[in-house]
Amino acid sequence: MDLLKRTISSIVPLNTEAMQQAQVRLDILTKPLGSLGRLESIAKQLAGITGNPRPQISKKCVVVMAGDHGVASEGVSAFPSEVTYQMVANFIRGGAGINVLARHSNADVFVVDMGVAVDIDLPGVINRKIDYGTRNMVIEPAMTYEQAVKALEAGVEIAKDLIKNQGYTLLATGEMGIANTTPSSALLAVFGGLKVEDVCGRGTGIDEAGLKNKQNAIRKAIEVNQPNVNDPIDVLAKVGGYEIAGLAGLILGAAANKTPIIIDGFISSAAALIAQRIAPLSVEYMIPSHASEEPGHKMILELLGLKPMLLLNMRLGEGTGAALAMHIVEGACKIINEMATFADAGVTGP
Ligand SMILES: Cc1cc2ncn([C@H]3O[C@H](COP(=O)(O)O)[C@@H](O)[C@H]3O)c2cc1C
Ligand SMILES: O=C(O)c1cccnc1
Repeated sequence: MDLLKRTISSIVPLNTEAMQQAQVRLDILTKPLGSLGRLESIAKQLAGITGNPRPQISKKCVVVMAGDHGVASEGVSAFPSEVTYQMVANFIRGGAGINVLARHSNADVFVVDMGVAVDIDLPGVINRKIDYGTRNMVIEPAMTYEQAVKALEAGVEIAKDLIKNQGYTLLATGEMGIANTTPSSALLAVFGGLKVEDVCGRGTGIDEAGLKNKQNAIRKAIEVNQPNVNDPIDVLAKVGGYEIAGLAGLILGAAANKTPIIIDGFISSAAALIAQRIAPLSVEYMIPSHASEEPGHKMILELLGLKPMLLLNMRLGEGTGAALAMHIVEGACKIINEMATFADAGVTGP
């Protein structure tokens, strides 16, 4: 708990001086004022996050956290739990969607076992396993309070290692965990005070009857566990998941280390919601990516006060939208660093 507390207290507001200097520069570049829209606000945000009015992005990575879910036994996913491990192996071989899009963005992929239901002996998988999957939240809390804290702190430590020891300057979230749209929907329902039928979608593609069953499972989980909305760790422990907790910790760790972090789709955004409820200032360090097809995603983004950048009808997760958004974030960074000013270029200003 100590590490988590220290991390929360070291998250500070963005550097306004660096942001002002960035704004001054953006306004003298050879373009009509504000004409690069969100590229300008991203450049300014990067300046505020890093404290550098000319922010630099060098090494980039996507952290894919994996975990299994006891609630899968309720038949809430179109796929069986074994697929979680099988996809972890696919990530290590480089054959998954995230591998392709991370290569396309020149980003490294880190795969973390936060709570996969089987032992993993694959080269390169970071082992932070808290348990062999969560408990079935329809019957009992998904994890204990202590396990939730341990998972959050694992994420904090991974962020710190990537930033401080390995020199990554841009992080992105990704996840793999069959059934994890179920806890993500539960988290949204609880934190947003929303009706389960409004927040719950089809995940990997369940049919109408499957959707009703999934909604019932979420309702029952909330009813049985009575999560305390004023204690975000209690909510996470009762109706969350290990990879979701790990990602929330990763986000807090990125914020504490003044590093931007791109938030992927629905599940990653549920993790971001936990981070926001634990440390509201952490949102200033988040950069949204795409709008997922999962219906609850736009509700989470609204609760976070974030607007998606890409509309691509994606609903995969793994960090795929975040990897694509890296192109835009890097583009924004290049604009503020490489574009000529009116004075440099001898162009008549406004
Ligand atoms: C082959 C495969 C690859 C995936 N990659 C991400 N997900 C996505 O689907 C899962 C969530 O949906 P649900 O809650 O319906 O199970 C998560 O693992 C998520 O990362 C995948 C799902 C499958 C089947
Ligand atoms: O947006 C996502 O992250 C998502 C949506 C559906 C299934 N898996 C992931």
